[in-house]
Amino acid sequence: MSTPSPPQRQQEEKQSVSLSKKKNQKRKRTKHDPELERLDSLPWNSSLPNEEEEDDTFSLFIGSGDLDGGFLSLEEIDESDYGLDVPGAKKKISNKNSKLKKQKLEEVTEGSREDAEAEPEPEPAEGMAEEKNVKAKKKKKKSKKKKAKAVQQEDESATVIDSKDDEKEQMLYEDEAEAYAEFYAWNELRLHPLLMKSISRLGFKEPTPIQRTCIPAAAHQGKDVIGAAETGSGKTLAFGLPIFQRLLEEREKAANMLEEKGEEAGKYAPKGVLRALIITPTRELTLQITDHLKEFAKDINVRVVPIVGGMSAEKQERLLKTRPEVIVGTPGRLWELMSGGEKHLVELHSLSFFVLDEADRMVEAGHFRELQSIIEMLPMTSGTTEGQSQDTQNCVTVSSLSRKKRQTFVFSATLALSADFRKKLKRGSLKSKQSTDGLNSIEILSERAGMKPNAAIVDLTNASILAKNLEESFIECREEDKDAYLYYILSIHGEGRTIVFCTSIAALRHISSILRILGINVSTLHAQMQQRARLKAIDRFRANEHGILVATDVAARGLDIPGVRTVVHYQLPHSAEVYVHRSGRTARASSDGCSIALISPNDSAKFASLCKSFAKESIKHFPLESSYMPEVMKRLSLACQIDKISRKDSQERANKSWLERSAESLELVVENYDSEEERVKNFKQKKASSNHLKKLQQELNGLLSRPLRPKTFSHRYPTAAGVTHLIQHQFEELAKQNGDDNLVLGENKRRKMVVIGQDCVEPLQALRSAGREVHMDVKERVEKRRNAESLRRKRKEEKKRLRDQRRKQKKQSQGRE
Ligand SMILES: Nc1ncnc2c1ncn2[C@@H]1O[C@H](COP(=O)(O)OP(=O)(O)OP(=O)(O)O)[C@@H](O)[C@H]1O
Repeated sequence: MSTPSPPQRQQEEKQSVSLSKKKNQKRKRTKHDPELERLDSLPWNSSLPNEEEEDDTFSLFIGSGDLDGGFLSLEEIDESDYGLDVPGAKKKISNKNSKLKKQKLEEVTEGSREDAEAEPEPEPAEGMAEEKNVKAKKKKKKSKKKKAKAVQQEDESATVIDSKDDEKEQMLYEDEAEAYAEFYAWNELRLHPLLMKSISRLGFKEPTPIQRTCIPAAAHQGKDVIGAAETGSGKTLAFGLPIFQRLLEEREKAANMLEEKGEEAGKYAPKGVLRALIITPTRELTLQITDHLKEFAKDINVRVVPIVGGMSAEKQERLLKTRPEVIVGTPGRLWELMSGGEKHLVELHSLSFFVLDEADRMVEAGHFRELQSIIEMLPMTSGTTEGQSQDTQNCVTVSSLSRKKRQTFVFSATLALSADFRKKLKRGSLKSKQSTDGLNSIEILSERAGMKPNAAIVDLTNASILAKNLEESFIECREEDKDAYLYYILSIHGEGRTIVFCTSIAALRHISSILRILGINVSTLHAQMQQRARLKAIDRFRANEHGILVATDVAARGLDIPGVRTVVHYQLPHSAEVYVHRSGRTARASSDGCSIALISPNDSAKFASLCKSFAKESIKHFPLESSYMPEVMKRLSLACQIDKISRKDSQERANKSWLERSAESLELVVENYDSEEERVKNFKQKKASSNHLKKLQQELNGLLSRPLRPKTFSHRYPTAAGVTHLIQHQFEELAKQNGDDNLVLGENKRRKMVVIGQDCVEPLQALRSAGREVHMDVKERVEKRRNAESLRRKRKEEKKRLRDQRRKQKKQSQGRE
């Protein structure tokens, strides 16, 4: 072996010193990496006010937006890595390009340096060795030159490409900057670039107030949140975005750490564990939230899966096998699976988010027990933290990060917390309570779910519990005339989607049958329907721009169907809360809409107190064109008769087939004991009834084939209401043409051709243009109702008295005879 020459030795020494330095640095990083320590020992809410000093009263608590543990600041994220150039990112991109160029160059130089520093080959015989050395030197020089040339060429071409790229980039940047400029309102929320990409894809120009308030607290301060805001205010994303933000940040943090430590990815970012469990009260809401979140998850590769009753076991199994990070479900089915030991659902050690949506509904009878059981299965969020962080001090895995603090989000459209809620949370005094009553149980649930005393309480319902863009109105009518007014609304103002709410399934069946007879195609939705049928009904409604859904209060909450223009309260709901939720199916997000309540004398006191509970002093009368009513009544009367006969027939058929089926199952023969005479009589009756039905149907068809006209119909003023869309379109075209002609003819002539109904097709337009404000005086209304009732009673008594008197007189006269 040859001993290295002094300069070689010096070089080797230098190398070994730098190597050991590197090793030491690496060791140091592994042992005392301040970043790891920071992540492990993060006080999640360090930026929060001192708990002792904290105001205990029920208060709006909005995060300051400070960055806190485990969360990446946007500076740490390079938007260009996500194919997304947000404004201001330009510099970074070109910096990155020059860095890449530099890196390439360095690689090549490094290569030639390596060549130069390569260990000498074993020395051959002297003469040959010299020759070889010269050859080798020449070769090295050549390769150096070649490489340098290549670098130069590459550099030159890179400069050409770069300048072209720069131009393109500049153009792209300008385009995108312009595109994203529309979304600048989101900047303050410092969301991950991929989430911004989804936001711009969905065209959400700005965060809604609840999103603006909740996201900083939940996503950047890691706080728990109790949030309440009007219906349709975007609560789903208020909790959805913080979930995605944290998952993305953790994923990136883990990847960065992996890069530094050079270890296997799976160890640090375990895949296929449940990270977020979102619980909602209804199947529809579950599916809707899943769809909404999936839209966002498209760009970020996070699996969101629904778990609801009514779903086939195979499908459910298949969905759970994908081991989704986010599960949205109803308490019943979730608990069924959890108590059955479903693997993905019971491995909750990595659960980072527990969300209760529509929490007020959740605590209603039927859900509370299952929810409580689910909550009991959740791992503790405090106490275990320290131990775990010690165990994992040298190995910060995503699961250990997430274990550190599970965030709890409780959202609702209506919320009433006791003034000392924070105090109760701090004392843990709610733990022992067994209450399942009303609103307080939201507090109990929140506490049991691990809600921390420093949770951000964001209550935006104080100002207005109902959506700002919602116009409310009512129609006063007799109970028996409700059908007629409903038909009037749907046929005269049947533009846009409408939901008609009833409180009972019987009423739902009645009106849907009548409306169908009247040629109005409606979908129905109620709790007794099978899940498949429910989903179909929603899909059908969603697919029709002018669809009509007749529903009970199962559809009152959460159902998010765009373009619902009108909500009709055919029957008033039992509580103000349900009224809020029902009305909230329209005027969602930034759109507007209107609600119409059909108020019978029996409803008036209830309606007045409803208005009182929303501090409404006045409400608009929905404008009615009474000249339509005779025609409406005529059609309705025919429809009711047809409905009655059809119902009777189908009832008889059902009874008969039941009898036959039962007999068949018992292997009996049903004998007909009716006499010939009776049978003939029955036959005749049936025939007469069927003929009558046909006649009624014909008459109705005749009426329906014509547009619904006011009694004072003039052919100069054709109505557009009740006509087919084709005719309506023709009317519109005609009106437009006429308008254009009239423009030429002059202002005065333009009003000659009027398409009645066209100007107020939408109830909202009609309401805005002709709605009459009515002062709501609860006392006055109650008094009025009392007077009306006593008058009715007196009349009844008077009638009875007169009847008795007549009877008496009759008897007396008979006795005399
Ligand atoms: N920032 C936004 N800009 C525009 N539209 C939005 C925004 N955020 C959410 N939306 C849309 O608003 C609609 C209502 O949102 P969401 O269902 O989350 O409301 P909600 O408050 O949960 O309503 P509810 O209490 O009735 O369940 C959805 O269609 C959603 O896509």
